[in-house]
Amino acid sequence: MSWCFYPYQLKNLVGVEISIYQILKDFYYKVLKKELPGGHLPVLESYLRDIEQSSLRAITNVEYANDMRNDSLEDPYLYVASHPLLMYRMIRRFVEDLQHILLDLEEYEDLIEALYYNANPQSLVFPTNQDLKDALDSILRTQEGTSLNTLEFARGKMDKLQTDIHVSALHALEIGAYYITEKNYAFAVEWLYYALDTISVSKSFVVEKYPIIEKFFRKTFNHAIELHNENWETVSTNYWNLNVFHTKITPPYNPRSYVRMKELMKEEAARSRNNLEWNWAISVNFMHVCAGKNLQTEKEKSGLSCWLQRKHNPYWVINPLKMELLNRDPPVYQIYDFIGDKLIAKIKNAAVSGLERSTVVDRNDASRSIVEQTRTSSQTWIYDNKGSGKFLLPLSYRMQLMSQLTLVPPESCDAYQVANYGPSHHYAPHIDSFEDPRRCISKGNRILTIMGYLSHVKAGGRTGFPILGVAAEPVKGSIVMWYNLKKNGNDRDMRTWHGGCPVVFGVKWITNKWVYYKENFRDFPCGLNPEE
Ligand SMILES: O=C(O)CCC(=O)C(=O)O
Ligand SMILES: [Fe+2]
Repeated sequence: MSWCFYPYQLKNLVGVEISIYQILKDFYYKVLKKELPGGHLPVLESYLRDIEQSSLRAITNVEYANDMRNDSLEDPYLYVASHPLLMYRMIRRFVEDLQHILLDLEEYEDLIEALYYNANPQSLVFPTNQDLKDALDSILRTQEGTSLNTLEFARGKMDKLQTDIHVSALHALEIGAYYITEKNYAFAVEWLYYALDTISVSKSFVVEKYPIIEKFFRKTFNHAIELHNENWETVSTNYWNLNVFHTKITPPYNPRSYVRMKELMKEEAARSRNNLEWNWAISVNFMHVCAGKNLQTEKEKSGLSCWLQRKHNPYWVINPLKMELLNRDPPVYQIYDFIGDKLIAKIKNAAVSGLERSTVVDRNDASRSIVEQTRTSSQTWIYDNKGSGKFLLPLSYRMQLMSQLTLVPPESCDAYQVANYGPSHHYAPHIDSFEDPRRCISKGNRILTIMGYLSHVKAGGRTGFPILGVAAEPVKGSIVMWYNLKKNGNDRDMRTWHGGCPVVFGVKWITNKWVYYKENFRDFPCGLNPEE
C-alpha cells in the first residue's frame, strides 16, 4: 500500500490517527494526575501537540465551516489527506514519532492493545519509511511542477489559497535535505534558509538548551550552498534540470538576490513554442501555464470569447451551451455546467472503489502499459452501454448532440475513463491520439477528447497546453474539448500537447471520453488542404 497515491485510503488513516490521539491523550492526563505511574513524557507531549496544531486544528476548522453553511459539506478527513503539508506531517508522525512512543510505553499492555485494535478496526498497515519518502517527494513534485514560492508554501499558501497550516524548522530541515538528495539545489537552499530563519527567530526552548542544534541547521544550509555552487555549471546548462539559481551563491545568502534558472528561462521557452517535438521548452512552458500564467500572444488572444450557443436546436434553446474559447487554432473549448452535480456524485460513487494506478504506454514496447512517474493519478473505466454504467447514457447523448459526432455506439469511442488525483499527482504533457498505427486498426485514431471536471480543485490541477500557452481551470461540471487530429483526419495535431498539472491541494476528479475516427469520418470537419 503506497499511502500517498490514494487520498481516499489515506483519509481512513486520518481517522485512525485521531482515535490514537484520543487514547494517548487520556493516558497522558492520567499520568499527569498520577492516576497511572509514569514520569515526564516529552516525546508523547510533542506528538500530541503536533497533532493538535495540524490535523486536529484543520478538522475543527472544517467542521466549524460545515456548520456555518448548508450546501455541499466538506469531508474533514479528506481535507487533511489532500493537504500536502498535513499529509506529510501525519505520515511523519506515524513513521518517526509513534514508533518511539509505542516502544517507550511498551509495559502498558492495555494501552498498546487499545492503540492497535480499538483505534484501528480495519487493521490498516501503518506507513513506512517508503511512505515518508513518497510524502517528501509529493512536496517536491508539487512545488517543482507549479513553481510555488518556498516561503509562502512553507507557511501554508498554495496558488491563491492561504491555509492555516505551516511547517516547523525541523520539518523544513527534513524537506530541504530531501531536495538535496533529489539534486534540486535551488529549492534546497530556500527550504534550509527557511529552517534556519525559523529556528533562530523562535529561539525555542530546545535551541536555547542545545545550541548545537542551531549549528547543525547552519551546517546543513552551508552544505546545500556548497553543493549548489559545485554543481552549478552542470545543472544550469542541463535544460531538463535547471534546478539552480541564475548564478552561483556568494555568501551571505540573500533570498532576494537569486532567481531560479527555470524562471529565467521562461521567456526563451515561450519563444520556442513552435517546436512541436517533445523538448525542454514544453516542460518549462507546462510549468508556467500550470502556475496560472498565460503565454498567448495578443494575436492569439484576439478573438477569444465566451457565448451562449443554441445551435438552432430546441434542446439547446431551453438550456444553451455556455461556451468559452480558450484557444482559436486549434480550437479548445471549455463548456460550463455541462455535467450536473447529481450525475457527478453518481459517477464518483461508481468509480471510487475501483480506482487503480493509471498507466502509460511503454516506450520500448507499445503493446504494454506500465506505471510511471509521468502519470500518477488512479483511474477506472465505466461503460455506458452495459450493466450499472447505463446511467451515463444520457450524458453520452448530450455529448453527441453537442459535438455533432457519433459517440454512443461502443465502436465509436472508449468507455468513460474516470481519474482521480491527490496532491502532487499529475499527468505529464502528452498527445491523446496514438502514434502507433497498430492502436488505430479497429476504430481509427482518437479524433476528439471531451474531458469533464468532476470536482473543483482547491489549488493546482489545471489542464495545461504548453504549446498553446494556456491552461483550463478545473471548474466542476465543465468540459474541455479539442480535436487531436489535423483536419486531414490522418495526422496527429502536435499542437495539442497537454497534461494534468500537479494538484497542489485537494482532490481532482475528471472523466475522459475519447471519440474515434472510423465511425465519424463523414462528420469530421475536414479541410481542403491535405497538409492541414
Ligand atoms: O487531468 C487532466 O487535466 C488531463 C488529463 C488528460 O490529459 C488525460 O487523461 O488524457
Ligand atoms: Fe490527455
